[in-house]
Amino acid sequence: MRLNGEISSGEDEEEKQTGTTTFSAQKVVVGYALTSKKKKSFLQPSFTGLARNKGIYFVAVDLKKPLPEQGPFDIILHKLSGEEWHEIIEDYRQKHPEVTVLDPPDAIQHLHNRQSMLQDVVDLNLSDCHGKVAIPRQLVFTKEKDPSSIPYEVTKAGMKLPLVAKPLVVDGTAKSHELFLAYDEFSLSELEPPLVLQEFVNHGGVLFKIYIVGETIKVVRRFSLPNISKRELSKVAGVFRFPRVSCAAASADDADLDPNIAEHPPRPLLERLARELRHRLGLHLFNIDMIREYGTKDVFYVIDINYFPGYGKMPDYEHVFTDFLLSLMQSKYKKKLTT
Ligand SMILES: Nc1ncnc2c1ncn2[C@@H]1O[C@H](COP(=O)(O)OP(=O)(O)OP(=O)(O)O)[C@@H](O)[C@H]1O
Ligand SMILES: O=P(O)(O)O[C@H]1[C@H](O)[C@H](O)[C@H](OP(=O)(O)O)[C@@H](OP(=O)(O)O)[C@@H]1O
Ligand SMILES: [Mg+2]
Ligand SMILES: [Mg+2]
Repeated sequence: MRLNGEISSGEDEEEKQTGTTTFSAQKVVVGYALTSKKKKSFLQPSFTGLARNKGIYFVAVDLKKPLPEQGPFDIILHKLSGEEWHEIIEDYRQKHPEVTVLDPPDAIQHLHNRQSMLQDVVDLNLSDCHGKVAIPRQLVFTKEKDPSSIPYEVTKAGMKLPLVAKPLVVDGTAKSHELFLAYDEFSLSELEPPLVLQEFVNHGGVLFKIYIVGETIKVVRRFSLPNISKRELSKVAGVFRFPRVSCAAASADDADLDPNIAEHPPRPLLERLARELRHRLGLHLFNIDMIREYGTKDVFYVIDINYFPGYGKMPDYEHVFTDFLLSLMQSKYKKKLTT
């Protein structure tokens, strides 16, 4: 927020009444460093227009120019891969504590590996919170691993078939979203490490995408892979690549489904889970893919966590984000008053 006319904008000035604090807000400048695909899906005119009406302006970061020479920014939103950007934004964050960088690159990096991304869920204890949240059993195979040893390792670990094979690293490439279903352990030697093998959990073909934007939680339902029966498992062998399921086109929000499968996870459970993960991961912007074990009411598994996901498909994202950005400025302003 540009206070005291750092950016002159007399006519944009408006009074905001929030709780007991009244503050004068002028322009909020949000720098963004996003891929062109992300820019298109996130910075939709419906969002930027609403934001502008509230004094929020989006400015593209010019990657060809030094970041400290740009701005001034109040907030920076970013999702770019590569070590070079990581270093630039980390250095900037340390030298410019007055700018809210969403989010710290090291915290984002934690989600770029399918083993570390789920570690914080394992450490949680939500047992008294209307349900149980776990992760499927999984085994990691690094790139040094000889693929021919995978069947033995899987059997030794007592992993239950079928298994989902996922690339270990998630780096925004299509390849990192190439997933396989393995029906027998011998065929696993066809796969190329580095990868994670995760037990497939029957969940009635419905997945919950839980979007987090600061303290706001929005849940949508998506179609997913159907249950795999013991009979099917005994008849099929091999590893099969499966297409990108549970994408936005697979919305199950309006489908007429069995309520035992489709009922959203309990709100108190989601609130605890989101709050804990926000703190433990040190992130404001992410989503969680969660499934309910088929035949249970309250046994859930987190199978994936994504940084800065496709918010453009989240219901009411324009208002949620506008309010979130303003709330960041408000807390910064309150903090400034008390220091
Ligand atoms: N352990 C599992 N048990 C059952 N189904 C699973 C499991 N893991 C993944 N799936 C199915 O595969 C889909 C893709 O898996 P996952 O979300 O891990 O991949 P992703 O490439 O990271 O996806 P995203 O596009 O959300 O980043 C899920 O939406 C779900 O339908
Ligand atoms: O179903 P969601 O919204 O989780 O799918 C996301 C996907 O997980 C990735 O986060 C994509 O973002 P990038 O990694 O930046 O490509 C999203 O694409 P977007 O262009 O719509 O933001 C997917 O929607
Ligand atoms: Mg997913
Ligand atoms: Mg993912």
